[in-house]
Amino acid sequence: MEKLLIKGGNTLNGEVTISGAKNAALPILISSILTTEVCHFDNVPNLRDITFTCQLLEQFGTKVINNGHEIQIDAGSINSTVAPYELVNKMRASILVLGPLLARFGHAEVSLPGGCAIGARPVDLHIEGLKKLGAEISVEAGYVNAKVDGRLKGARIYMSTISVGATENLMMAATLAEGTTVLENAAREPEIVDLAVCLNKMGARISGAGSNNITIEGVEKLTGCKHTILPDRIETGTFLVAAAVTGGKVVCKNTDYRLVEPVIEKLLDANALVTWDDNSISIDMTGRELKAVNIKTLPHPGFPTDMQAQFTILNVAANGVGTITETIFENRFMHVPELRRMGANIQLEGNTAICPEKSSLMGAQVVSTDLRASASLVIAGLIADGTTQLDEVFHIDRGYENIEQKFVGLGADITRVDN
Ligand SMILES: CC(=O)N[C@H]1[C@@H](OP(=O)(O)OP(=O)(O)OC[C@H]2O[C@@H](n3ccc(=O)[nH]c3=O)[C@H](O)[C@@H]2O)O[C@H](CO)[C@@H](O)[C@@H]1O
Ligand SMILES: C=C(OP(=O)(O)O)C(=O)O
Repeated sequence: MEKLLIKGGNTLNGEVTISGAKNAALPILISSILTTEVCHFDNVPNLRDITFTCQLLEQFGTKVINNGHEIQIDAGSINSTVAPYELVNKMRASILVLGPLLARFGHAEVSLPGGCAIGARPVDLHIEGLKKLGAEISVEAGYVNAKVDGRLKGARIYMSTISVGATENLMMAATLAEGTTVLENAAREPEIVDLAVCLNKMGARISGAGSNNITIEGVEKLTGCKHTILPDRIETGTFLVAAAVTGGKVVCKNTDYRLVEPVIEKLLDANALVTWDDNSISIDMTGRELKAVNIKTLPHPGFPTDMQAQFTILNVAANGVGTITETIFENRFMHVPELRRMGANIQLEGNTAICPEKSSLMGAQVVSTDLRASASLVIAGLIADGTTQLDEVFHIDRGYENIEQKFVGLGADITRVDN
């Protein structure tokens, strides 16, 4: 089992290049199912979740050429529309194949993804939305079985909860439906906009992505495309927070401040000096006192839940009282018990984590429970006295490319060991 050994005490300084966004790359790679023509994607992050996605696509009979950051997908030869438990189980986003398979082939059998450390994460909105588009769906033996005679039919779909995944699944399915679909109360995340831009390059007719109402005029077929994945706003935010808590000075390159405005706002509240230009963001914490902040997670353009764990450690390291309220997932404080084992004073009251004062941390053996919890534990290790051992590091590799190498490039002392 691989582990990270993090020796605390180094201030982060220098430049780090941000990779493409995991949460854009996953649906965009999957969108290639919608066409028989070849799709070329670049700025794809090199992550475990991307490897899983390629394996899932290959399982359908798709030809995938993976050159690291450039991936070419030819879904012209798909011969199966079954997504088995063994693959779906490894990555929840696999449910996103349901809409595209159904739209192109008229049938799909996709294992239910199940819950994960951060919450139950049902897929009812995906299923109900596809039913509105005319699909017959049953759930049996842990599988979603979906079929439609002929093409899906455009419909008005109101989603009672704002869901990134349901918006993406339904948007992809509706591209090949007969007639017009309107997604109401849609999620507005930048990754949804990137997916819509990519689908439109393939010949889809989508407008309104980035707003609460997305309109999709169905077309008979889609074509191949070339698309560059947008920068990862969560990786960007993670490095900005790490720089802030170590009192460092870091430039994040190949990113876009417009993607991280809610995060920058909170870093400014924390007394960081943050500046930006068109494709980089700089943070300078030299000689400045870190101040605790109050945060409530919300769907975009609110503060992202995927940055909540990183700001928890910021509050642990900051002066003053800070509160963080998680409203998206019911169990997203798995990092708190581990941070407490390092000496963090964090009180949990319902869905709010309160840091009443600045805590001094000591290195400890801690375990990753999910992707962003792991990121917060790495940041904690950077400021702890002594060495922190982070176990079950595969969680972090799901969503951060070369995490330790990027931190080492900024002056951190992190090594990966395998025993
Ligand atoms: C691969 C990817 O892009 N993952 C992101 C995506 O996950 P994901 O797409 O799974 O998250 P959703 O936006 O769907 O989830 C938001 C809330 O809606 C609930 N829900 C969702 C679907 C459904 O059918 N029924 C239902 O009740 C979920 O349990 C959750 O409480 O958005 C989350 C919220 O920004 C992020 O944390 C994840 O990083
Ligand atoms: C929760 C996350 O991802 P996923 O939806 O893939 O589990 C995340 O990226 O923080």
